[in-house]
Amino acid sequence: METEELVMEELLSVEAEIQDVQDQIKTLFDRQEKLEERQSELRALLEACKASGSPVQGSPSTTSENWSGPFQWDSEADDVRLNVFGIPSYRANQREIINAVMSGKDVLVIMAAGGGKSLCYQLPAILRDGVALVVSPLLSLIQDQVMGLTALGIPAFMLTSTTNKEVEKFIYKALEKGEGELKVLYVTPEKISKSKRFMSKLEKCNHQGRLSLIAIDEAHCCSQWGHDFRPDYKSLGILKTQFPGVPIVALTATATGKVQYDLMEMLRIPKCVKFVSTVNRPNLFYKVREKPSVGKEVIDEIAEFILESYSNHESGIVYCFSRKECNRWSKNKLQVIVGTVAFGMGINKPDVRFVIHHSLSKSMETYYQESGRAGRDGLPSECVLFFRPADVPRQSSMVFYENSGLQNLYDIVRYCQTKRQCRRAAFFKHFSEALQDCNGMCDNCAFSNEIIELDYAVAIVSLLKDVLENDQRLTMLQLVDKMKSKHKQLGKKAVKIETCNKEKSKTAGDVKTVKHRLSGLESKLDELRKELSSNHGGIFPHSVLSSQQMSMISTEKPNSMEELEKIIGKLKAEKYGDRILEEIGKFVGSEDELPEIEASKEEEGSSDKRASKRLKTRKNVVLIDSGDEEP
Ligand SMILES: Nc1ncnc2c1ncn2[C@@H]1O[C@H](COP(=O)(O)OP(=O)(O)OP(=O)(O)O)[C@@H](O)[C@H]1O
Ligand SMILES: [Mg+2]
Repeated sequence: METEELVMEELLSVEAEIQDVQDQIKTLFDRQEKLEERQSELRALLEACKASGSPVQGSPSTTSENWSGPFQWDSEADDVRLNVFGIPSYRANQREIINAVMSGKDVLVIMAAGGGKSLCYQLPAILRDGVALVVSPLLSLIQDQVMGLTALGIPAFMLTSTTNKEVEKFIYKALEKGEGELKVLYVTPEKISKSKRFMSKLEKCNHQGRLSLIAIDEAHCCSQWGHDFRPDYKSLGILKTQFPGVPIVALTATATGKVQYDLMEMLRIPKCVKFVSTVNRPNLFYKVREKPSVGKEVIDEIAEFILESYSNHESGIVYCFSRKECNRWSKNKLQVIVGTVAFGMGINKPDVRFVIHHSLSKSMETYYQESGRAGRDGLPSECVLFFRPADVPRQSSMVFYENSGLQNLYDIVRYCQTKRQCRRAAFFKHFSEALQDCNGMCDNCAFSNEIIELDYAVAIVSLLKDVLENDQRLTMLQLVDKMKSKHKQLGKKAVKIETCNKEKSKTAGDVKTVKHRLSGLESKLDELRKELSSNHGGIFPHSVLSSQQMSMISTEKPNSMEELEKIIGKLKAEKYGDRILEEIGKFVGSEDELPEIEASKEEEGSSDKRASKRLKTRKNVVLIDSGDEEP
């Protein structure tokens, strides 16, 4: 009997040791996998460096040529920028990229979402003689772009499965004979890979020297390493072979070294000039909120957050599981769109004021992209992630078989769990970029957290003891939940585990100003742009006036056409100027023009009551229809 006990004891100890060894092996495997991935990334980067002859994180100042000018087209470019596009000044890198394209170079543009990549090929398309070909992956993106350009009076067309015969005929004639006005032609990659007829027309157009440039938008779709790989993008290499003299500009919001290398190879542009902009989105406020364990409470909290913080119909996205009513949202008829993670690349709406994640993303990269749909117009916007540890196992089972899936997941879990580290710093680290100041634009930088140590090991051991004594069996999720309630009990017993948020002295004020509340005049202009957009063939309201333009108008209150032109350019001033000036005239000196401070004070005081009232009365808020059953 004694022997049996001894054997049993040793067996248990051996088994424990085996488990321990297995854990170590797994850790080492994970580490090996991570290192191998980094190794291939570095190799690819090195190759890309050698091939392009330009620095990896090259900014124009570090490339050998100075692309900021002066160039002979400077004044014409400035004129088109302001008077056609209504854009008062360039954003970072835009001028340089435009100059490189205008100089006939192949160019690779890596610029964050909303950075203004479209202008980098649309402006040269107007300045250069002939037709610019733009390849874009999604019909919805193409339609938005064509509609936007048409609203600016630029002859833009698309050749896709939805194009009717008449328009197709017009396009083919324009390509073949140079008849009719055609400046920008959008196609899906399938047209290049599958339509011989189209390619032969393009050939003729080029033969007569009328193919001005080729833009490949969302160029990361070329690479299998990218997140939206599209097989038809792989055949786009034919464009450089067939039209070697035509500059290619490839644009994407994210591209790791590997993806960059891949797409330069696929597109056959090894000597391209590369412009890499920062991943920083200074106008986005990043925040992580503790997620209640009851599903309904999460939804209530999200609804409350939206109604309290965004009472002026500002648009937002809630990422979770449903996918409805996308079109009404784009036209400002719905305030909130609820989407699955598949909803993303097609979003072209610039004035998304908040992106809420009902659940954890699977990696930092995915979160960066999804949250990056907010604030593409450069105005302050919020990204809120609802996190609870119990969501982790569910995600980990989804990513388990992906390359470095777990590692990526743990990175974002760390992002969620830290109460000290700047959220923005986590992005810089992830994308291997030098740190930049957050300016109090994340919860951890805006608030100081008093963190008091809790001995988790003691808490877990005591919890497991309870479980054993009561002969209970627990799943991982139940264990996490129990741990959470234990956490609370220990708090009550005055073990110091509370964290308390205090606004950090200076930056605290910023948190309130982060929300871009529409001023009185902006609200009026917002109404006006909706009216004008539907009068002008149902174009997007932001094609009439962008949020930035509304904001500038409401600050500067121009009272003549000349002054207005300085903000929105000649073309828009001609089209909508009278109505805009009329609206400003009505507003100035009216009762509505009370100081904004008074108005906002009043609003703060009564926001709770109003929010709950609105919850019952508002119809255009889509309440979150989550298919996510809470465990
Ligand atoms: N220099 C500028 N000043 C002000 N607004 C600008 C400027 N350049 C572009 N914009 C505006 O910024 C918004 C986003 O531009 P755009 O759609 O080109 O972004 P993007 O870089 O292509 O982003 P994504 O990766 O999401 O497609 C648009 O509303 C555009 O009009
Ligand atoms: Mg774009």
